[in-house]
Amino acid sequence: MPFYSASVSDALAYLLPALITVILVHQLSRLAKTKSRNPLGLPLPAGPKGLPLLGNIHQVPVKDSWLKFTEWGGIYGEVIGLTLLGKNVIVLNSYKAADDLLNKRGAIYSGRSPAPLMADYGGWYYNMVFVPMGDFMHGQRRILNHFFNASAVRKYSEVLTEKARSLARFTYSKPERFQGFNRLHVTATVLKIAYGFKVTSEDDPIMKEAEASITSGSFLGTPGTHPIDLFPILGKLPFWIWGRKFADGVKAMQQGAYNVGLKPFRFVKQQTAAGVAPPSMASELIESHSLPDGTIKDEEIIWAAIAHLYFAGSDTTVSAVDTFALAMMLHPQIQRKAQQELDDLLRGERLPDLSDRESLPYLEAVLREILRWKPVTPLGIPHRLDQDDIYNDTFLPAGSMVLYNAYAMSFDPKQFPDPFTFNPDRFLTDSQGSVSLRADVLNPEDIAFGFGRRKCPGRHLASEALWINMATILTVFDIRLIKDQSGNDILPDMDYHTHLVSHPKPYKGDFVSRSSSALELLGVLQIGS
Ligand code: HEM
Repeated sequence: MPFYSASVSDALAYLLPALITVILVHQLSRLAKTKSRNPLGLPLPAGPKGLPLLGNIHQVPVKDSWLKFTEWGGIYGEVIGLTLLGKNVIVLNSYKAADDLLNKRGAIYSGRSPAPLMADYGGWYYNMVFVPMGDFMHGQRRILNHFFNASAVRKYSEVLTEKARSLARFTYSKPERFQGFNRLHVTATVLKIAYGFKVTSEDDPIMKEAEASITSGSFLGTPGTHPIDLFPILGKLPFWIWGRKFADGVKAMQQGAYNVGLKPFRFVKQQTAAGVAPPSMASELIESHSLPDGTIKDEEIIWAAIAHLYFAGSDTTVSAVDTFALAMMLHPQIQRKAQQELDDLLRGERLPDLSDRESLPYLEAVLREILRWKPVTPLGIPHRLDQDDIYNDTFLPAGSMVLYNAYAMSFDPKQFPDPFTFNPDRFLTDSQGSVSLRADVLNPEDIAFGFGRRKCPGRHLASEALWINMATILTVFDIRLIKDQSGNDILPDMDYHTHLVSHPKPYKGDFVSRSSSALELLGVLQIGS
């Protein structure tokens, strides 16, 4: 439970009658408007029957709601209609429905639902999770696409490879700390690309501050469900009416939004003015957008776009690399097959680099299976429908929140037979001994990175980062389960915890070096030692 619950209940004693009246009026006027916009009287998409006023809110579990949506998908179909406290919510349970609506009708399905508490009052208005269609969104996406499109990401190959090797070196020194080292290295990578920062330790104040910032809003529970989100005018009241902790939480959220947004950008601006800024996305944009009067053109769009590298790019990539480590320790035969493919190519003479990617179809299939098997964002990021629409003879009202159930799509047995089995071979075909990727099987990257005009602009960078980490770790180590004192395998807890991004609980693996030549290449063992 979010910690504001107790104080909320006090405040609600006063506010409840007013809230109920406002919900009622809101629902009646919504019903009247919807009727006039839907002259054919088409039904809304089918869904479970809810309660008056509350709608389905009591039926949607706080934990792992995608499982319930998947179950409802089996009853009501691939598109489900719900209402949550008067708000229309559409859940897309199949890839086909998401492709038809979010991709093919992207012009009207690419909004974001407002979340006034976090975005307006909490200072996170620049986060693309909340930015609606318009100039601010397009400006940020233009910058991110310029830096991270499929060919532009090649210029980051060196830093990605260097960081993957550093992760392997850290892991060699303390294998039991792989999970923490993974987070350190992914964060170090994105902060270097974004601002040119050098982060080398988990205790680095930048790491601590960035982590505190990213979790600063988690005390709110599900974004968009606080009474202030439903009735933004309530945010004008002093925050202490929701309790002291809540008021402090909002302050921390505002500080967090500044710490990972404007603050690092201002630092690089000073460095650039002093002529000491290391190369980075920030310094490049500051130089190219500086105007003769000393200001920076589109400054807010620029610092907002850069900030996404950390808070959209690190937690997500960390999750995928963790899933890779867990999948390998649980599936040693698959691990061996991927290592064999790498060994055949590298012959113990060198470590992998990103130019090897196309030559290793089995490893590519493992990467796809990792993104499918443990979706990083099981419900993606909600889209918003900006205009009324009709789909499969149902009426989809403008303003609906559109959730796509990436979990249901990833475990759809029609797309991926035997979906609960970790099986990279599902993506491969073998023709006379030559293995290649099947074109007729959906690539899970087309689910994992979202849809349409909001599709993840960092997907090429993320995919390259995941791949080079996988290839390097597999070349250097066997990843094994750790054992208890009696020699039995200790199985990791595979029940992930999810806020927006899904993560495994703390786990440990045994990373055993495979050969002295790999260690020599890594630089942790001197030749002859
Ligand atoms: C494995 C790693 C990653 C995964 C699984 C992932 C996944 C996603 C998903 C599902 C969305 C929502 C798409 C939608 O609304 O349809 C998204 C949006 C976004 N991602 Fe990623 N992402 C990853 C890494 C990155 C990286 C490295 C960056 C850095 C550039 C990044 C930047 C963004 C941004 C800025 C958005 C918001 C786009 C918008 O609203 O228009 N992501 N990502």
